Amino acid sequence: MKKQEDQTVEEQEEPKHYSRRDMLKMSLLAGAGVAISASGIGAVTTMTNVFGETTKKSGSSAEKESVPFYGKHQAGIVTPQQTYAYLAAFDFTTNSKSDVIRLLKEWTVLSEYMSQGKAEQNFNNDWLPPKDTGEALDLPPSRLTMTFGFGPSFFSKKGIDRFGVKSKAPKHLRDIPAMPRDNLQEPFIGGDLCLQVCAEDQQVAFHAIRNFIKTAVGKAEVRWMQSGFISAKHGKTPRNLFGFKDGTANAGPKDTKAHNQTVWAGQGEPVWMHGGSYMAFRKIKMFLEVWDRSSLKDQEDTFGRKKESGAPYGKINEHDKVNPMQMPPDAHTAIAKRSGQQMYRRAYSYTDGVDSKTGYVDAGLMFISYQKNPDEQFVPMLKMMSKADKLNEYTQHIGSALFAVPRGIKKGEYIGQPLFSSF
Ligand SMILES: C=CC1=C(C)c2cc3[nH]c(cc4nc(cc5[nH]c(cc1n2)c(C)c5CCC(=O)O)C(CCC(=O)O)=C4C)c(C)c3C=C
Ligand SMILES: [Fe+2]
Repeated sequence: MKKQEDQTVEEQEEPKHYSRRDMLKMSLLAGAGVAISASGIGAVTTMTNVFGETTKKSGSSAEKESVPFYGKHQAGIVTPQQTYAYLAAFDFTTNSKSDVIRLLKEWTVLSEYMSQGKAEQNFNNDWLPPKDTGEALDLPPSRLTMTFGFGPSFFSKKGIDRFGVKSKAPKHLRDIPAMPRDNLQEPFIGGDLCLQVCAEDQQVAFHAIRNFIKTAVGKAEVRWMQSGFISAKHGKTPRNLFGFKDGTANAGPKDTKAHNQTVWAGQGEPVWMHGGSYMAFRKIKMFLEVWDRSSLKDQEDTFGRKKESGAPYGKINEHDKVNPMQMPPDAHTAIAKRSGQQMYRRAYSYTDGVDSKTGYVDAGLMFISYQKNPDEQFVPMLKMMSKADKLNEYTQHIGSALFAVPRGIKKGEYIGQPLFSSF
């Protein structure tokens, strides 16, 4: 008998399991008068069918604006940061390994097509919903990237190895430990799988995440999703909602030596993580009204940097060398420096309307960082910050998750494939 991972998608077919939320979605569809056969719902496309180039993207620069989906490392990590992002965490509603593999295969095909600005073949059956939702049909690829990661619960949930991958768990994957000032709020905690989608066009990014969610029905559901944005002139560091340049200390996108030291996992890790990374997520509320009433000196002391230029205290220019001794000891930058650790940050601002309890604007930072070893890099720095950072007067951590992001996907492979194969 063939081993399961060697079987084709069809051979691995198993009964589908639908969650309560799936059933609700389906009944809404049925209520809308859409005729779908039982096998039609959740029936999925395989790697070899139904996809075709139905749309010609406008603009001759479209090709230039695409970021390859396949490569040594996943796109969207050290890729120059796009303007818009969606970060979503999914929980699997199936316990079937073959369901998971089938979904990852479909997502691979979707990723490949969407990163090139192409769409699933549409409009060929008047009686079925179009495969692609359509809102990106006339839009260029917009440097769309998709980055996938697996959370601790994917490898073991309440001690159960649902997908037969526990023995392949990465070395440093565990929930970020609770910090004294945390005020974590469901649902923004953990998740079986994360998907970071970034693009220069918000509609392109939303279209992508929406189509991933649509494909997941019957197998996985969204636990939480956060959107974010940044804005800066080309080559400049974007400013966060406190008005400070944020990302100055990051290594440049082509600084391979720095990325090898800081970002890419390797030694001591299972092979599928060689060239992968760990993504740390924190949803951090920023009290804008409090901040806006604080003096310029207080604001600058908070970061140990000048607001307008971004220069570290005691220096002139943004990229001048930081000397923590020239800053207040509780300045955010001083603490980060004293930890002796580095990471690659890819944060986005968010605005979520108004907090109904306080009447204050609900806004903050979707903090995302990539590092090779969160136990050495991220967690100790977070601990130091949670104890002493002056920034804590103006912020509160309300979401938290850690994901293992596999190495890049090779052409012909599907997302996470080495996790499921026996070699
Ligand atoms: C645990 C890691 C970090 C969290 C959480 C974090 C939150 C956070 N940061 C800012 C704004 C700035 N951070 C800056 C620098 C900086 N921050 C971290 C880590 C965390 N930040 C590091 C590693 C660094 C770099 C330090 C260095 O080596 O110099 C800066 C200064 C400019 C820059 O380098 O980007 C700003 C501004 C906010 C608003 C925030 C939570 C809301
Ligand atoms: Fe920071």
